[in-house]
Amino acid sequence: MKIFSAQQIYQADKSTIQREQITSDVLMERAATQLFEWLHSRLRGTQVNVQLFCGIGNNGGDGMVLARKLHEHDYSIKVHVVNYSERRSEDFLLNLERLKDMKVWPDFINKESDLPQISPNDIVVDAIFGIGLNRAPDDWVGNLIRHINNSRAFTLSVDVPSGLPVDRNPWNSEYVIRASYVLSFQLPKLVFFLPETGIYVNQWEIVDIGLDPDCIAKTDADFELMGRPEVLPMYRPRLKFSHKGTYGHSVIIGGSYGKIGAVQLATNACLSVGSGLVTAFVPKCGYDSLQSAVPEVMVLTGSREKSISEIEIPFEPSVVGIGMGIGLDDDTVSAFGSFLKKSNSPMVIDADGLNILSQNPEMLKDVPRLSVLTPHPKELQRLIGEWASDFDKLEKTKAFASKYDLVVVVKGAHTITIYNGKGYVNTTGNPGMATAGSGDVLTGMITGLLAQGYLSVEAAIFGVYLHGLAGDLGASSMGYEALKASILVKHIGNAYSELFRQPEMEQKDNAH
Ligand SMILES: NC(=O)C1=CN([C@@H]2O[C@H](COP(=O)(O)OP(=O)(O)OC[C@H]3O[C@@H](n4cnc5c(N)ncnc54)[C@H](OP(=O)(O)O)[C@@H]3O)[C@@H](O)[C@H]2O)[C@H](O)CC1
Ligand SMILES: [K+]
Repeated sequence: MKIFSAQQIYQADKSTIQREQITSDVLMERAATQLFEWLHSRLRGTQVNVQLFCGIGNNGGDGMVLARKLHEHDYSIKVHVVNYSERRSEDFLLNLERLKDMKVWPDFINKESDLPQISPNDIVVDAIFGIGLNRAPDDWVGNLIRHINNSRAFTLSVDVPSGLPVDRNPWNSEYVIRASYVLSFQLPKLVFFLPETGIYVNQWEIVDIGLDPDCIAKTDADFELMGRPEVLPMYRPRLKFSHKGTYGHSVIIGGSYGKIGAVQLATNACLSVGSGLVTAFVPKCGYDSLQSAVPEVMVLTGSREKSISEIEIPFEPSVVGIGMGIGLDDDTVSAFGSFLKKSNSPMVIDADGLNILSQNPEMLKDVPRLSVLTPHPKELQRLIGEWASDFDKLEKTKAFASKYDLVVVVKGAHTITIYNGKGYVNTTGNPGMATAGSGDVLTGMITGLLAQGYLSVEAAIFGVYLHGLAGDLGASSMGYEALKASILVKHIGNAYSELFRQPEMEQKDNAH
């Protein structure tokens, strides 16, 4: 699913109105009807107090329509107009009148007003600001937002949590609604997925308001949310008349004394994701343990006992995954550097491989184009330098990836794969995966996918998705805390099966 900027959403809005020859209030009615249906299907007439806080723009207009519909269905409502500007939108005014016609009288909250009482048992509808927010809320509006947050009432935000801009970090983190649930119109917003701004959104769901599909299809988005429908078509089916050579020979290079487990995890994952053959290249100390732990893997060793000091692969690998547990010894660094110089096809670089690049940026020009780099936040920072915000981080990563023609996998709760100026936001995974070796498994998986002929960007996106799915399946049986990297490997096969699960078993709604 595409992720649009506010401007692109306004454009889709306009194009829908033109194409369907409707007025904008019809679209507002349609949008708010969806909000009502959502709430009504859950409340089913329960007598709970619904307090609606509505701004004076179209987000507030949505709130007005919702209030009318709730009133029509005999819900107990209280409507507050947060009167932060005289520039009221036409559709807000129209729906304010329609509400008054039904003898519902909102109270107007101004700078001087007392804060309304909100009980923890109330439901708050937050329709103060939508995607039109373009500056910091005034202090009195911010205080109201803080008051709503402190009420502990269930807070349903319309489109976005009020106070959260969609293209930057908030001016004041206290002045943002902490939404229990966000019903977002048509397309998800990037802020839902970034660590600094995702904290304002507990759960979110898309409501389809029928924005012009052609307009959406032909608009280029900078970011895309990668769910099952986006990932499934990337799958490359295995052929009946194939053999292990068809699926590539991966080489995993890494390990040092005390860190051979990283290679074990990566090779295991590489095999489980479907690489035809897998060879590990490790220092001598890794030989015995690898041979016994992963019998399917062939093992090559360097000349040293505890670390890698030269890299010689006596055949042409389909793909190399390098860096896990490799360490930063001087000889390892120069072996890594000369290996890069003689490599021409895309490889996967992780962990200390990335740290070597950060410490020796002149090596970056030797990284084969279309290689996949898989940094966690600290490694990314060493590679691209400090960033001012998550948005800045993504821009800097895009510039870095384009400069060297690389795919960069920005790991996090929602891992974002960056390639060619675009970001692909992953939807699988859970906090249980923040555990030792999880990254080694991912590197092995992406390597194994490249070996099978996936394009670099697809191997990264597909690998990240499958890795997260394996984690979700692992967590569903054993919880977050006990999840460990070797369990992820065990679930790779199940993750493939889950990917092909029949649609009738799919969740009814789109809740996340
Ligand atoms: N997605 C769709 O197609 C539809 C969306 N709908 C809803 O519309 C809102 C967006 O509505 P909009 O009127 O553009 O903007 P807001 O309601 O978010 O804000 C209203 C105006 O407030 C001003 N503003 C911005 N920041 C501040 C601030 N900090 N303090 C005071 N005022 C502020 C700004 O106007 P200015 O002229 O003063 O700059 C905003 O325009 C969207 O989120 C949906 O909820 C439709 O209802 C259905 C279709
Ligand atoms: K809102």
